[in-house]
Amino acid sequence: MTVPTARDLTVTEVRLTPILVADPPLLNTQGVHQPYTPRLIVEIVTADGTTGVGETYGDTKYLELAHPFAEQLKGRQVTDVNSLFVLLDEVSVAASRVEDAVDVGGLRGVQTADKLRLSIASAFEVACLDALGKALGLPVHALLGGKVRDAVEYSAYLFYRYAEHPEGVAAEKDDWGAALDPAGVVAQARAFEERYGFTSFKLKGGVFPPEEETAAVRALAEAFPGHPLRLDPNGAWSVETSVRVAEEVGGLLEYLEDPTPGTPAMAEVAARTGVPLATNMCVTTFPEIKEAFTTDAVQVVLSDHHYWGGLRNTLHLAAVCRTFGVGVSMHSNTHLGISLAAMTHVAATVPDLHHACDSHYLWQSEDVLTERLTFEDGTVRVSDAPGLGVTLDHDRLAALHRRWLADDGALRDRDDAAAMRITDPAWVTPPVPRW
Ligand SMILES: O=C([O-])C(=O)C[C@H](O)[C@@H](O)C(=O)[O-]
Ligand SMILES: [Mg+2]
Repeated sequence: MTVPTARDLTVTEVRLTPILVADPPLLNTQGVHQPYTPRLIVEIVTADGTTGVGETYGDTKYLELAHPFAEQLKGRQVTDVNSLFVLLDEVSVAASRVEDAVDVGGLRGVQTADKLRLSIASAFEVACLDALGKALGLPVHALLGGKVRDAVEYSAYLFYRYAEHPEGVAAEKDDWGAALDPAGVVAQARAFEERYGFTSFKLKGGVFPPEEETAAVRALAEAFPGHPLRLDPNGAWSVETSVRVAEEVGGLLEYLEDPTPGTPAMAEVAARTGVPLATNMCVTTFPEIKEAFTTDAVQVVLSDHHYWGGLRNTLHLAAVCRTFGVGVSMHSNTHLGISLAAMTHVAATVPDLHHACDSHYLWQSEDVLTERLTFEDGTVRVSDAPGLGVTLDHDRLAALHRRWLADDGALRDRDDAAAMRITDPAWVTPPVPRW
């Protein structure tokens, strides 16, 4: 009889690969997406040759932390996921990285040293769970307690956008066309429905004056009667504007996302309207929860495993939300298939997930996987393969890394305002609230 030998899951190698991935000219309140955006791919290898992958933000401030952290990981077990967070405290963050109160790059609320660290830890956590799942022959969702659904619903992420990046700027092209008015937004939503079967729609707002964006919401409601709709101006409106918008189109919305900046202002809007408010800006860390929940400022928290510190922290957040009767769903920035797989695994395990999750994935024409993840009826199937169920394509990874190496630094830190200045040299990030 063969006695199974224990596998050696000591981390022996950690590879960090910064890449630049193509991004279309999507508009938000700060400007426009650059043609290429940075991401960091994390690979771990264990003594017995098991591998695991993770993905997170790739801007310089994240790379600075990822390198010392990767060194500390070597020699530890992939099962030691809790110790990641202890190790993390030992990685110092330069004060210059957090002196701005708000993370202007990502529209993701406050920027604290802890949040930066958590955004790194999350990629390592996902890589450890991927490796552990592969070693045990179990999917990541099983390591999180098991899936409660076989497919996770996402909403189509509609953006105002230009057809192309400015002439003369190196960029990849796509076939989505421009969307700069209600008809363009509806055409984009129709394409999302026809290509991928989406039934719920989120419009990224804060780009045009509120009247234009409420006109787009009305056009969507007419084109897709009864379908869940959301509008997210990333805090671009004052309390008065938010209340007015809520009165005008609130009845058409599943929720209004971050209409106004800061928890007290959100609480005021919530108190004066019956429209549920969602956030990925005023509740982005555990310390922010108390004020927001005790003042009824938000009714739905949009989690994001990247900056909340991983998949298990996402479950902890979901438990806190459940305790306070606050809904939970998922926020997204530009990301690739590793993160979509991670998001899908964790979303599959949250029993009370009552809103479709956000994902930018379909705006990314490039990936680092051998096979892209697919959407059917607006959902992603939950993989039962070991680990995340994805395979890294090392040639693609190397090609996207070469693009990062070739960049002179202009694109290595996401800057939507800088991208806007190419066509509008006077552009500065508008103050919030803007309207
Ligand atoms: O508030 C949100 O949903 C986001 O922050 C999502 C993204 O940052 C999005 O606005 C973007 O990338 O332009
Ligand atoms: Mg948002």
